[in-house]
Amino acid sequence: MRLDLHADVAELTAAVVDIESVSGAERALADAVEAALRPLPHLTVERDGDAVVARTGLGRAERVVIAGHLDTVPLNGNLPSRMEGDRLYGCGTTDMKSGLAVALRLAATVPEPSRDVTYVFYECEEVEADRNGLRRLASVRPELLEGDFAVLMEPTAGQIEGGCQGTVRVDVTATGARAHSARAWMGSNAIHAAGTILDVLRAYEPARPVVDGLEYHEGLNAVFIRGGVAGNVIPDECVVTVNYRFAPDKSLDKAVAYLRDLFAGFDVAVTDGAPAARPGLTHPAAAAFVAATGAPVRAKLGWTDVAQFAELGVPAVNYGPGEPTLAHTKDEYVEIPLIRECERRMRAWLTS
Ligand SMILES: N[C@@H](CCC[C@H](NC(=O)CCC(=O)O)C(=O)O)C(=O)O
Repeated sequence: MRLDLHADVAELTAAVVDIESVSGAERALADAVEAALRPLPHLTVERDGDAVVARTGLGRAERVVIAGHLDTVPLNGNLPSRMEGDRLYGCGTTDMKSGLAVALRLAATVPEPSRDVTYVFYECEEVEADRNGLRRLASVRPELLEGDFAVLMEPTAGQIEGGCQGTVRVDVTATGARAHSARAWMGSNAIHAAGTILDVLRAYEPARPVVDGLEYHEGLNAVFIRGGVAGNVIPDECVVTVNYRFAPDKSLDKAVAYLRDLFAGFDVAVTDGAPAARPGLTHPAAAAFVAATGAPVRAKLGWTDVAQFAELGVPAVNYGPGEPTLAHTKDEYVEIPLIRECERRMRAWLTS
C-alpha cells in the first residue's frame, strides 16, 4: 500500500494502522514508509533491516531525533481501522501509529526545519529487548542516532511524559518431587509450593517514587504460570514468570537484586530486562521542547526507548497523541483532535 504523506493526518493514521505490523512482521510497513520518504529531495534515507532513517542535512546548530516503533502487539479482532465520530479505532491507533503519522507528515511537509531532524522508524519495540530495532541500530549504525535531543512519539495523550520505568522479567521456580497422584504423600507438589510465590505478589504494595519531581508507579505481576506433568502425576516444577516495572531511581541490577531478595528460597532466573530512564527535563534542549510545545508534563509509566537514548547520552522525552491507558487493549482508539494538536505543536517547535 502507498502512503500519501500529504493526506490529512487522520487519513494517514488510518492508512498506517491498516498495514498490519505485529512485532516481527513489520516488513510491509517499513517498505511503505521507505517508499514514501525516499523521493523527498530534502531527506537522506537509509534502511537497515526493517528500520528506516531519514535525515535533513541543513547544517543547523542543533540536531533532533524524532523516533517511533513500527510494530504493534498481536491483533485482537481490531483491524481494519474504523472511524467513529472523532475517534479512530484499531490495533496500534494509540500505540503508536498516530505518532508515526505525525512524524511522517512532519518529515514530508517541513523541508526546512529550524533544527536538523533525524526521523527514525524501527521494528520490534514491543518485545524482548534483544530484538529491538533501535537497539540494533545503536550497535551497528550509532552515527544515525546522533542528536542533541530526541522525541519518542509514544502514546502520551498530548502531554510530555518524562523518562520511563524499567522492566525486568524473571522465572521464579518452585520445585517438588513427582509421585503417583493416588499416593501423593510420596511426593511433593510444586504447584502448591508456588502458592508462596503468589502470596508474595498479592502482598506487594506498589512503590511510587518521585524522581526529579515526577511521580512514578511501580508494579509487580505474574504474567505466566506453568507446571504439571499429567493428570495423575504430582508435579515436580512450577514456574511463575514475574514482570517487575521499576522507577528510574533504580538500576536494572538493583531491580534484579530486589527480586532475588523478595523470592529468596526459590530459583530466580532473569529472562529479559531493560533499564529505566530519568526524566532529564532540566536539560536545555528538553526544557526548550517543553516551552515550545506548551504541553503539560508527567511521568511515563511504560517502558520506552527514551532509555536507549539515555544510554547513548541523548536526552529524550515521550510525546504523542495516543492515550497510554488504551495501549494494548482490544478497543484501542485515538482521538483525532489530539493527533491534530500534536502535529500542530511539533510543527511549531520545528519551525520556531
Ligand atoms: N522490551 C520491553 C518492551 C516494552 C514496551 C512497552 N512499551 C509501551 O507499551 C509504551 C507505551 C506506553 O507507555 O503505554 C511496555 O512498556 O511494555 C519489554 O518487553 O518489556
